Amino acid sequence: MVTPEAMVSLRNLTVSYRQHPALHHISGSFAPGSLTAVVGPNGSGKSTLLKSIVGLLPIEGGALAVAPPRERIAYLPQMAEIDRGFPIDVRDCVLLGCWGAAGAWGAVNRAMLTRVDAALQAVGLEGFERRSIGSLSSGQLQRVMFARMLVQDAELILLDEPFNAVDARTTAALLGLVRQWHGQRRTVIAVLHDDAMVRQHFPQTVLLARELVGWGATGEVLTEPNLRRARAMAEAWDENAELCGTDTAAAQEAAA
Ligand SMILES: Nc1ncnc2c1ncn2[C@@H]1O[C@H](COP(=O)(O)OP(=O)(O)OP(=O)(O)O)[C@@H](O)[C@H]1O
Repeated sequence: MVTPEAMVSLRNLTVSYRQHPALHHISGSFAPGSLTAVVGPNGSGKSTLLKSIVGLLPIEGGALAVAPPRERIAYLPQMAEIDRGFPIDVRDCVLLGCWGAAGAWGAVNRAMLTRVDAALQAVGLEGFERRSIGSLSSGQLQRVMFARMLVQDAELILLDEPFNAVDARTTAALLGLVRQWHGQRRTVIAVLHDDAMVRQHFPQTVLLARELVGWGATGEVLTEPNLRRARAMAEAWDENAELCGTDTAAAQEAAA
């Protein structure tokens, strides 16, 4: 399956933590230039999906194909996972977005610094260059992370709950950047909890409850019956469920 024209393709994807599946038999694809929300109840595998795409988790079964190389993928983890104690200032943090262009030992050039300044201006953080990231509010830190993605110039952008703990004004500003990326034909996948925002701004939706409940046009996926079904599936899920027979057989076959 893994269709050549897809930015990301999943075929029967299963991902587990210590043999307990967090994503179970998911199939579908993200088209280049698509703007997709990933929604579902708590614990339904949304973050696991993004981490799998970015290569942070091994896959248990099925196939996952990601078209761009790692340096063309921008990944924004949940804010709680960002180490705010790391001793780095705003400018250097944004400059890290250039690592794909500079390489591990590459020198920082003037063009990169100009891009960093332009990105900080775009997110409304001029004057914050020398502030340590630990001294920022949640909304300011999220603006820094978006500035970093602006300089990264990624083809595929993965955002995990990007508007959590962010006020309405900052959310509107950052949503503007998401729309800009979409206009530039970048592929954006965002984990979100706000159904109204998804309906208004995200044309495509993936609805998860560890298994796939729906994937397609937002108006067709975010229906009341689908949302009820996702809630019921999440409530009925056994946290300690083992892999199903098909997965176990496939894993044994792969190991043989
Ligand atoms: N590192 C881990 N070790 C063990 N289990 C994990 C780990 N990370 C996630 N899980 C489990 O995998 C399941 C899916 O988690 P995931 O974080 O992907 O859900 P989510 O839909 O993003 O949830 P939320 O909306 O609460 O952020 C949950 O049952 C969770 O407890």
